[in-house]
Amino acid sequence: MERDQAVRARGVGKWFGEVVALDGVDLDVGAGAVHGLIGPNGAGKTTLLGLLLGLAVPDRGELTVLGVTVGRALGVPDGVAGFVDGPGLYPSLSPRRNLRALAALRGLRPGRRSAVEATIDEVLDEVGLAEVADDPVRGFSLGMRQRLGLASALLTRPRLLVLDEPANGLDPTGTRQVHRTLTRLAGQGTAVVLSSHRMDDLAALCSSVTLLATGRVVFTGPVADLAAAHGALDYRLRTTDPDAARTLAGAVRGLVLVDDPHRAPAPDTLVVRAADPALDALVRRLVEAGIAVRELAPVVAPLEAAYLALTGSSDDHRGADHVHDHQGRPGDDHHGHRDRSELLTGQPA
Ligand SMILES: Nc1ncnc2c1ncn2[C@@H]1O[C@H](COP(=O)(O)OP(=O)(O)OP(=O)(O)O)[C@@H](O)[C@H]1O
Repeated sequence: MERDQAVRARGVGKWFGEVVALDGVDLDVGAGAVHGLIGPNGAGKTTLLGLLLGLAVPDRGELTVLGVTVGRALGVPDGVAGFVDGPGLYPSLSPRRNLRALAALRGLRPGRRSAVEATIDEVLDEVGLAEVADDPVRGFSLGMRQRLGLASALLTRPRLLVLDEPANGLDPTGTRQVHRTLTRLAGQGTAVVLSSHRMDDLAALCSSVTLLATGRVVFTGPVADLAAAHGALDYRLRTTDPDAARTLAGAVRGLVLVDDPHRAPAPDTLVVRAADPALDALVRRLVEAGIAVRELAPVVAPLEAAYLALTGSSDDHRGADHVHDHQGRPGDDHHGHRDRSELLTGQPA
């Protein structure tokens, strides 16, 4: 394992009775990376995060966290902090007293009281809760609890931060604040592994992602590679002359006009299905014909389109290798998944 690698998983399996939650998962996260876990409900994201936090141990495979191989004993590895299934908080206590209790549990208190108090002030300020530091947590919104959960995780200045859906319940201001915090930490060398169902969040925050489906890795790599994994997308095209645009579009090789009234919300808008080269050709022709382009935008964002295609949840499954909707079992071969993973990452996932 390289010195600056925070997580290395090879062939990790985890099952609960008959249910296979993780099946042969490989994962690499470097220091300073923000790595997103995505996948449909039940894909195994929380289970994997739980293994990183030492809440459970793998039934199969190898897992190394911050250079230490995870054995059979439970327990948060040194330098790791975070939460799954929402942060654990004492509702009757204020954020400040929650953090004091946590600091005491983590052995931060003796002889260093003022330093601990300063750190508590710092992390509360970091997540934007300084003004409500002494109010009871009971009255807090979901987003405020999430932010307090992040503050708790920051208390020990972790080298690996593990967060299960940290953006859950956050308003746009809270989301930006959390993004800023995580980006700053990553800049200082902290590795962050988080799960999210929000593609916009992932695109804005993560350097790399792993897409899980029924416990298996369907894609792993840079976010841009996932977004590019889906060649032809549907684009909304709004011009000053839709009839002429339609005629020109019909003559471009590699471009398909999609006549779906549900996808063309206005009379001046066409929907075309194409990859970049055909789109470039269309725009050139429009400009040469004196037609102005008012909008050219994907109907579904590229990252979301790739996700839908790879998990087999796209409406039309265009370009997708369908991911079988069944629980994997150790020993199943799942050739469909493997082939797709090899295609996308250049190596078996
Ligand atoms: N403690 C448990 N006991 C039994 N089954 C479990 C347990 N924890 C997880 N599972 C099962 O393991 C699978 C993976 O669950 P997991 O919570 O990791 O998925 P997830 O990707 O986090 O889903 P979501 O997006 O809904 O949070 C599911 O089939 C789930 O029902």
